[in-house]
Amino acid sequence: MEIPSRSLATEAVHAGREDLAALGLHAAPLDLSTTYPSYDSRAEAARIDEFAATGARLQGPPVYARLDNPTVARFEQGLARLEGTESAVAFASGMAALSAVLLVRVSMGLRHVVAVRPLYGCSDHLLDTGLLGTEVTWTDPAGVADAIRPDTGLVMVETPANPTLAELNLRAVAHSCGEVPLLADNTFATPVLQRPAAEGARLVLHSATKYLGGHGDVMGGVVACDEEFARKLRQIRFATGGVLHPLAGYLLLRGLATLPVRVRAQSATAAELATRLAADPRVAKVHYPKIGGAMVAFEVHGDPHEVTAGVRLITPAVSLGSVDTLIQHPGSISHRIVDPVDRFSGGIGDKLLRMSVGLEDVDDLWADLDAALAGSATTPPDGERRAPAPAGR
Ligand code: MET
Repeated sequence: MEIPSRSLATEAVHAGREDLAALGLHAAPLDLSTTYPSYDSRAEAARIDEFAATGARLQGPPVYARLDNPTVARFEQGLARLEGTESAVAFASGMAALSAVLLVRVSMGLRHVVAVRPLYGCSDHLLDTGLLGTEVTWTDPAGVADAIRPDTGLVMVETPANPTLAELNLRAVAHSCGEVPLLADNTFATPVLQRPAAEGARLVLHSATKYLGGHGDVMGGVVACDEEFARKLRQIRFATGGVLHPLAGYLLLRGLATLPVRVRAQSATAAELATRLAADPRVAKVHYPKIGGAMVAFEVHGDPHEVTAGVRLITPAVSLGSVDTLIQHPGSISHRIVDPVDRFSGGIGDKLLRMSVGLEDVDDLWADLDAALAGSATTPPDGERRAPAPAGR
């Protein structure tokens, strides 16, 4: 179906749902079938041959749910529209999505990856251990071009980065990549604040568990990209089985509709909390991205573990992007699996806390943070106050 160019807010509500009215439906249908009837085995053989050869979505019903699912496909179409890409391929989690990208490149004999720290802890771990047969070179954004080798299959960045909110210039990094695909993890910014494909990233990764779902009740991952790469991802997804459950696809499609209003409202509260934290003598440093967003990181003078133990309205829990506010200590949870030396050199110190700001009232959130900070026995070394530092690399 030819779709005219529409604003992000309109796409969020309508993309992936264009055919519903013609079907006589309002809400998207949820197809939980694992298999599909066919009385024509010869036709099925031809369709399977074609999928195996090309990775193009099957015409007609799926053969089996590991090849394709119509509800998941609606979410994929919606996300692709929001990210401004031809296609998107969804997976059981963000890590399954990243794994599929790496496997595509390894299967082409391109096993070297260039990556910029910090990344989400498990992304770092997957690359650093080479569990999938990859080899990583860690560098800074300025070193990307020099780190690329003939067998480099991927450059990976995350901006704003988990958990320090460090930002980089995607357009400049994409330029340094030349012909090598750039993968940008856009989980924190979402397409509401940043569209990496427009800056030159060939692959846009999301942990859909976070802002795309938005309610802390669905796990998924997705890669938005051109159709050529999407075909390879579908082949890997079929071969390795990391599919997104259709109910998760349904919930993620529903989540997309409110993504722009949630992200903008949560970002406004996060910016205000960042300002209040920066003016607080118990707080040593605040990290808040220039691009905005609903994530705030801050370092305390006192014991960060007392802050997570002391919150009552805010939930002390890993993950992010939900309608309620969460706080966690990256050194203990989200980035625990990263080698301590690499963790510290990536700016993830023991005093750092990461907060995902929800839709609660800003004064109620501040009252809870204020009480938790009071319990963390904090004393500024010199009483010096600073504005929130733009998160830099
Ligand atoms: C298993 S820990 C991390 C979950 C999530 N990716 C986060 O950064 O919070």
